[in-house]
Amino acid sequence: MIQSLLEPDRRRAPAGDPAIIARSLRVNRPDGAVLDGVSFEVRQGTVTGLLGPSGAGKTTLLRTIVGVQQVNAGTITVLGHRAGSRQLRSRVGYATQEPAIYPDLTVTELLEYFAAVLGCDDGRVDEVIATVGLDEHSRIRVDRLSGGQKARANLAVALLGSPDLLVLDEPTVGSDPRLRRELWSLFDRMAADGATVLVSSHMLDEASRCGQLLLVQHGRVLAQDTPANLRARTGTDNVEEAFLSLTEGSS
Ligand SMILES: Nc1ncnc2c1ncn2[C@@H]1O[C@H](COP(=O)(O)OP(=O)(O)OP(=O)(O)O)[C@@H](O)[C@H]1O
Repeated sequence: MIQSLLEPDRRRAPAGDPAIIARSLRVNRPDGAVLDGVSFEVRQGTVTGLLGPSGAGKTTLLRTIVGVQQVNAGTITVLGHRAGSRQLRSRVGYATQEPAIYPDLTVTELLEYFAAVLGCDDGRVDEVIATVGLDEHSRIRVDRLSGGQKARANLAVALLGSPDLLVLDEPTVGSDPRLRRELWSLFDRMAADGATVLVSSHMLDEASRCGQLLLVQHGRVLAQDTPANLRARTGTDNVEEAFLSLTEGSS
């Protein structure tokens, strides 16, 4: 069972201010622009789903937000600072699509290592292990975990510092439906506590759980709205149809 994540006395900035402000972002690759004038805002205390076809630029956009992607033009501000600033290091958690975790450590050893790097309180390791539902696997080496368990160990590392902004690249891949539901509940609880959660996903049924959706295609923002408004705008019954209608309409 996934447990509550946040430290009870954790104080965050008031919900509603922008957590991310992107203006005219451009990232070039040798064969063209991967982000082509991307502008959007993500408000604090929200769960935002980043959707788009494969190759749309989602991972590139997430990389610019956490400050590891070279940007050719435009600006990106995160929690009031330039993306990648030193002040953001302990405030932004990032879980990459491919788990970036040491295979020869147990889950507990892995988290203890990163907890030491981050200077986390005693007890935080056990908390995040419970949060992602890996209690029964805490003594298993990472290279012996299933794909979904590895993804959760990766997520646990991102949660360690109780980040104000959590950036997740396809965090529910390989998780069964029960676990996916628990992870989405966790994201909702974090947002209710004032954290901001940005999640890329291919699972369009999950997208309807987000307060906001950011739809990208060919390196551009196609739409940013609530799932209900996207459905209404496109005259469709669900987010999957809305997504197909918007992406087909612009291709
Ligand atoms: N290191 C790189 N060098 C050159 N091109 C790259 C590199 N990384 C990504 N690209 C290209 O940039 C484009 C956007 O890639 P990105 O990974 O951001 O897409 P994505 O929307 O996350 O895709 P997916 O949903 O398949 O993960 C793609 O055309 C991809 O081939």
